[in-house]
Amino acid sequence: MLRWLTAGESHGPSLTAILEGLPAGVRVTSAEVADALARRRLGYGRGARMKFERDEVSFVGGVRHGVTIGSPVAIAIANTEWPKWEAVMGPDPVSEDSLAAASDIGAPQELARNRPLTRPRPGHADLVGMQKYGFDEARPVLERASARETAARVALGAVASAYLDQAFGIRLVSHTVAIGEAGVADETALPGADDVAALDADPVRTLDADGSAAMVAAIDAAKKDGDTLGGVVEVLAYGVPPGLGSHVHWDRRLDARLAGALMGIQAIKGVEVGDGFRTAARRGSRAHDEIERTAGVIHRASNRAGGTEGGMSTGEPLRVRAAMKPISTVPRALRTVDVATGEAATAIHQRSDVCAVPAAGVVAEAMVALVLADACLEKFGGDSVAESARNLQGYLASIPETMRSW
Ligand SMILES: Cc1cc2nc3c(=O)[nH]c(=O)nc-3n(C[C@H](O)[C@H](O)[C@H](O)COP(=O)(O)O)c2cc1C
Ligand SMILES: C=C(O[C@@H]1CC(C(=O)O)=C[C@@H](OP(=O)(O)O)[C@H]1O)C(=O)O
Repeated sequence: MLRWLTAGESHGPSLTAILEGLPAGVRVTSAEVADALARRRLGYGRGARMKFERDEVSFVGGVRHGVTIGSPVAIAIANTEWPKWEAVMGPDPVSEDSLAAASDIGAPQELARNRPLTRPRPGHADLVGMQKYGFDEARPVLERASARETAARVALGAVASAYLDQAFGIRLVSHTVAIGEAGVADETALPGADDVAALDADPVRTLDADGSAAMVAAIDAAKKDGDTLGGVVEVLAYGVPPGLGSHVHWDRRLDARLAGALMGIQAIKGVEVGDGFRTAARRGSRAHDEIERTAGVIHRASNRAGGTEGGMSTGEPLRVRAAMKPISTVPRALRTVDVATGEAATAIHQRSDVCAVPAAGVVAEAMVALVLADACLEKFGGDSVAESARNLQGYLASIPETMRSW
């Protein structure tokens, strides 16, 4: 069983991420994790903070000389903006005076740092978080609700991906399918696992040049109008063996676990496995994947199901989508109430992303990697990469020839 946890606030000293249960022998370096974090920062439409915030990553447990040793893998990602925020977000009690002194910063949005945030932003955790946790301002809520936390997940996902590749030959890729109403053409070929660099080189992380131009234009138009956009990302996993997850119980289903993990990303409001909602509009004769055996190998004539049947991986490429709502902090500020006075107000607006869909794709890829690594460990076990790999080979060899899809 693989467990993972993250801790840390958006403007705290650092994010901390822990991955427990990972076998020994996974080759991974902090430079590789830093590369994964750099991918998350790519993508057209992100805001000012991405320009000056750097992700300073280090392993603080579980890795020796570039190889995991079986103990919990712990990663720290320092927030380089921390010195500016120390008075506002420090763990020790502070006097009103030192808080007031911290206001001398300069940039307008920074001045709001030590003012009580009493105008909750629609679409954020602000209001309900204040109600639930007993705060009279939103700062303690928004700091953890912020998607800054996704940097920690991407770091963990990079480690999980290294395990998947080295033990089982599973490789992942993610791309942007739509931003607002602009999207990739239906006939666009799916990206392969080797297309990561090409995707990352595109402003919205897609292989469809026309789609990319349309999506960039949509972001430009929204920005010009003081508005924000959401969209849809897709994650593909290649080389997944059949039999991860199980049909026997709801919480063991691989599709359910993937959906939960994707829905657990900030601002994700819908998940599709395979053709998902599009399948609902089809007749059964056009909705399923017929099974054939050619040249001695079983395969499916199509992959509308997206690589799972009965809650188990089928051995076909895994394909899942996640729909992200538009960024909640809309520059053309939305209506709210100042909870200090009870009066109508407009929401606090600091700097913000116009669109973070391309980044969400990288986060979604990390979550899929973590779920697959957990499901692989459940099926194959192993305290080392070599043992996991042997167990996979033993399982595949046990499947009769007439049932083999490889
Ligand atoms: C990668 C990423 C970046 C985000 N950046 C912002 C942002 O700059 N401003 C903002 O208001 N919301 C941003 N969000 C979304 C908010 O975190 C999200 O809307 C908020 O958590 C409330 O959504 P929820 O109801 O799904 O939790 C981002 C989300 C992701 C995944
Ligand atoms: C810092 C990151 O994303 C942040 C996510 C975020 C939000 O509200 O979710 C709001 C913005 O932060 P700030 O309010 O400080 O400008 C983004 O920059 C990051 O992805 O590393």
